[in-house]
Amino acid sequence: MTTLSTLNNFKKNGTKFTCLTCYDAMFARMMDNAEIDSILIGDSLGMVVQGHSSTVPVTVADMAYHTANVARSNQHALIIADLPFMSYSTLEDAINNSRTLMQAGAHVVKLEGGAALCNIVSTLAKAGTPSCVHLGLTPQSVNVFGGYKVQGRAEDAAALLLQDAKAVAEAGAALLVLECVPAALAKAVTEAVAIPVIGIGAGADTDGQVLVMHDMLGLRHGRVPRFVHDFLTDDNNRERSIEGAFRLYQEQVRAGEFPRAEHQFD
Ligand SMILES: Nc1nc(=O)c2c([nH]1)NC[C@@H]1CN(c3ccc(C(=O)N[C@@H](CCC(=O)O)C(=O)O)cc3)CN21
Ligand SMILES: CC(C)C(=O)C(=O)O
Ligand SMILES: [Mg+2]
Repeated sequence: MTTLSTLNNFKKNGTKFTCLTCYDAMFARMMDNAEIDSILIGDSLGMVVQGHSSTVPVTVADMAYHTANVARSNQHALIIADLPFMSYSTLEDAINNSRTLMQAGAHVVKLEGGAALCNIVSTLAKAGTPSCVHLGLTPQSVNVFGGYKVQGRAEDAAALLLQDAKAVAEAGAALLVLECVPAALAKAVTEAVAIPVIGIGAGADTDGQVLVMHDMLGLRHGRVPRFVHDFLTDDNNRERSIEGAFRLYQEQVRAGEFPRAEHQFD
């Protein structure tokens, strides 16, 4: 079984680890067989499962339902569940909604934001709930950003992100997710904090990698982000099994073969 201490050891030893989003039992079982290190019940389910155009409509009840479905069918992975949009705006909401997700089967809850989360992060840690703080492109703030764009490119924005990372780690965050930030910034953050850092569109130097499951199976309509790779279909256009795609992802991340330069932002 993968625990937070497993991931901490991975970081210490330089062993790269995997995370995939997962929303249901059948895929959770296949990820178990493929020994995917960690699973994220992402609020991206609002887009890939529910058909919304952002993650904003997702509720705590939705997240708890999918977390329970996944947790029942996977023994190997560390299970991380997203706290959805505005479900942790007050300390009281953060506590109550984290309880719901932890009792649904999560091992860690994930929140989007920076240093402003420090009080919530430390309160949860004291209450027995480890947290993962998501920095960079935080999709719940799409209406603030005005789109899904690379973050932390300007010098001041990069410095602020590094400060946020250090502050939440200091407050007791167990993990970080860095989404769509320049690879050099992700490397600096990963070296600056003792906790494991999971990247998506953040280059090869983070401790772990995460992708939305549907994306890495080539299931995406419209524009495909730069960081996505289809692990189901090979160069000769032949498809492997879904479990085979999960295994290939696990192998390539462990071996440092994914992500490549073409998947990262400068
Ligand atoms: N299927 C899916 N995959 C995801 O990775 C994902 C979701 N849904 N939903 C929630 C968020 C939204 N995400 C996104 C969506 C689009 C881009 C995108 O188009 N990125 C551009 C960068 C544009 C720029 O240069 O600023 C790219 O080229 O990759 C990135 C992340 C990541 N998350
Ligand atoms: C893209 C990942 C990191 C996420 O937060 C999600 O799938 O909701
Ligand atoms: Mg999310």
